[in-house]
Amino acid sequence: MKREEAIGIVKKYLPEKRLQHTLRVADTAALLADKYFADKEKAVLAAIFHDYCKYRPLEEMKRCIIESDLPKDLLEYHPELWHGPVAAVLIAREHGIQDREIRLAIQYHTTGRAHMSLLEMIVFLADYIEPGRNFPGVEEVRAMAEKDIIQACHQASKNTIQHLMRKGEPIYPDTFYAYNDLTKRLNGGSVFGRK
Ligand SMILES: Nc1ncnc2c1ncn2[C@@H]1O[C@H](COP(=O)(O)OP(=O)(O)O)[C@@H](O)[C@H]1O
Repeated sequence: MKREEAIGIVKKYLPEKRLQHTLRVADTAALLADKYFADKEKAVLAAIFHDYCKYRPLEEMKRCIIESDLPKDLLEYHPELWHGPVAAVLIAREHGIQDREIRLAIQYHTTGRAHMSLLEMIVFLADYIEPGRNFPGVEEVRAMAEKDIIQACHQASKNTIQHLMRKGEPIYPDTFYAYNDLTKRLNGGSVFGRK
């Protein structure tokens, strides 16, 4: 599927502000794909669909989680976390997008997870640093994204965990697994710090 066709689809589901965010995520994902030699077409397509289900009725998302292979523990956490996993299922069902890499990048764009692929890291990071974002710490992650995608994703997952802890909110464990895995990758595979 080409960029314009994908935008035409998501347009119907997203308010103008969210569409503009989506287009900035797609542009950021394209830049990161170039920088890190990833498949740019896949990165852009995953970015365009990353918030495809952001405004689906909660009941529909809940049913999708129950009836699909998605992890059921999502239902014990904030519904804000449902739209990525649900989109990974519904883009296949509703638009025939079966590509596993694209679907995983969409599924984990909010939380991250252990052993993220390059494409998954690109969409996770693009959503975090697109130029419209201006929360504390984003500049530091943007600078890291220029040099080292692992370090940038590590910092983003760390920031998200700290942010949620400060607010006293529950944290879906995949973000901890992302943080731990990226810490190991930065330390050359060791759990005990840099060798
Ligand atoms: N592991 C987690 N547990 C709970 N909430 C999380 C987790 N990771 C991210 N969030 C929160 O989920 C919300 C949605 O994030 P995100 O999907 O990145 O936004 P967007 O839909 O704009 O792309 C944010 O408020 C973020 O802090």
